[in-house]
Amino acid sequence: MFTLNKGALDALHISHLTKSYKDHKVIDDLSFTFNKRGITIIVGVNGSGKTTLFNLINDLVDKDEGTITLSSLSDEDKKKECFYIPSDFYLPEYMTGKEYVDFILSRYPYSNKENVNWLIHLLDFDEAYHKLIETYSYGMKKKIQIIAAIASNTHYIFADEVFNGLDFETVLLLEELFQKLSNKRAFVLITHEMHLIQRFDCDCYMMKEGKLYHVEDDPLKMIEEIKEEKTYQKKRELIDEHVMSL
Ligand SMILES: Nc1ncnc2c1ncn2[C@@H]1O[C@H](COP(=O)(O)OP(=O)(O)OP(=O)(O)O)[C@@H](O)[C@H]1O
Repeated sequence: MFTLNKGALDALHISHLTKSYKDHKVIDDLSFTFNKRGITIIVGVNGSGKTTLFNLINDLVDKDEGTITLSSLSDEDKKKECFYIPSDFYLPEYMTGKEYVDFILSRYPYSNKENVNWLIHLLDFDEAYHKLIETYSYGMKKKIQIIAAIASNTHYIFADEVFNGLDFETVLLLEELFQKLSNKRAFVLITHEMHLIQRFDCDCYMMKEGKLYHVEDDPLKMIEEIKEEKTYQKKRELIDEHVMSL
């Protein structure tokens, strides 16, 4: 049943995707192709629709219009090739890390349990792995999801603010791991950290007015672009106007 050769997968393609909450159009006739390999970074102001886009791709919310296709896979089979690490997540606190990873991997037919051991070691998780998730810190909860995501061996990994709450060493190691794995697989990362785009060999897009726009992958240029925007300048004036009275 799961014999599709990953090399034969087409890129994930979005066509005329639209999503509104009441009369607020969050995703507006968006057409986009997520590369089969490499790292794609999505930035954008709060509320611009980045998480909504990930929720739509991963079937967590219903779209109003449009299509999201991965080769000719059915929606069910598409899910087996996409792993989503949301920024807000619920983990079953009554399970140990090991029970959770075993459970998640059982749902991903291409998963590779043998990879779990070295990933645990990489993330200093040997001891914690057998403890209840209710005893985990925020960073440990992130780590267990990353272990599950990588070992699930899906072609696409979508991750929202994945490095938040992780220590420096872990972030550096994971950046290296993601970059190397991206020769074979695709990572799509939402971030608010501009300098992340400098640390990856990546394509960078900004979510704005319901669409994705290619942006400079140079954070300094991006900062300049933001500063040139009229709305930014107006807000700067607001600070100047009121700061003295604080
Ligand atoms: N369930 C919902 N019901 C109503 N409105 C929603 C819902 N989910 C999101 N929205 C609205 O959709 C817009 C986009 O939200 P979304 O969470 O996708 O933004 P975001 O770019 O991920 O923001 P942030 O950077 O703050 O995480 C916002 O205006 C938000 O209020």
